[in-house]
Amino acid sequence: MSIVRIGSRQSRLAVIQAEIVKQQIERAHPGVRVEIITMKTTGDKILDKSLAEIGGKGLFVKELDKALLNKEIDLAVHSLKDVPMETDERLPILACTKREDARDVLLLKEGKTEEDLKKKGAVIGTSSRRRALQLEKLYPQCRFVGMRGNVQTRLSKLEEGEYTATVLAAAGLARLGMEEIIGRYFSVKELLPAAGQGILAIQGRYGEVYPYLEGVRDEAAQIAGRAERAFVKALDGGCTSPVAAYARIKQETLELRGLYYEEEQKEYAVDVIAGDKEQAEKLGISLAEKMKKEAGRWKRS
Ligand SMILES: NCc1[nH]cc(CCC(=O)O)c1CC(=O)O
Repeated sequence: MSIVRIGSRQSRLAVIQAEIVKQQIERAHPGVRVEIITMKTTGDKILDKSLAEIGGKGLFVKELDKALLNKEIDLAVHSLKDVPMETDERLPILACTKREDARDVLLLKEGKTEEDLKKKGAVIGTSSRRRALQLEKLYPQCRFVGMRGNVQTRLSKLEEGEYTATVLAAAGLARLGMEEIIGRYFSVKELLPAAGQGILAIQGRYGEVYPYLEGVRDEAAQIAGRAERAFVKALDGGCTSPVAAYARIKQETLELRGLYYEEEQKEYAVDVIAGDKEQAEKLGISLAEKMKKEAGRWKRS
């Protein structure tokens, strides 16, 4: 019996995500036992500052990276959307899990309805510029106020604070078994998700063999994630600028939808590209380049 140690953040959602991977490994490989080791990350500890102020999304993975390098854990499980575009070469993403619902959803404060978002004074709590930018068009009367923390924290803030609603990823709520609190789903056309949303990334050490990941890997999710991340990376790494991307695979074709925000014009555009799924990365880069070129034309006109 071999034992595999998976490192995870401490939040309930992170632990459930690690358990999803644990179950998949144990089901496919009866001779393997998986243990989950949780860690508090800097991103979880500091909640009163924006992520940009304290050093970006990487703060959710830094502690786990260290544990992997020190061989305290064998794998780390992350939401792919939280994995920075620039990853440590020594710690590659080894596999992606089958994608959960990629959409964003609306959560209303008790007693509120979507109609309330169309009234003056309505407040949506979100620290995501990607979400706020797109939601402004759906709910022009709303004000946007920052809201950080894990899913549970945000739900408490929604009930206690001056918010009318907040927006979260469907995937997280589905994994927590909390779908019944969802007010409504936004289609990807209404609100384009973050690159990698709904996909779990399994990270490990370069050069090691991981035979127990066979049967866990999902090819479609891996390809979609690759296209979406290539798009974001080709734009600017997605550090502070809002970007969004969602890829869908049908047979051999990959269709990638991307959102690009132009900081000077303060305008964004959404565009689509389709092509061979084997060219996932190239499609991501092509869409980014096309959109940058087109944004250049907005300035001149
Ligand atoms: N930034 C936090 C985060 N990272 C991943 C998810 C949801 C799960 C996923 O996308 O796989 C969430 C919560 C949210 O944005 O609502």
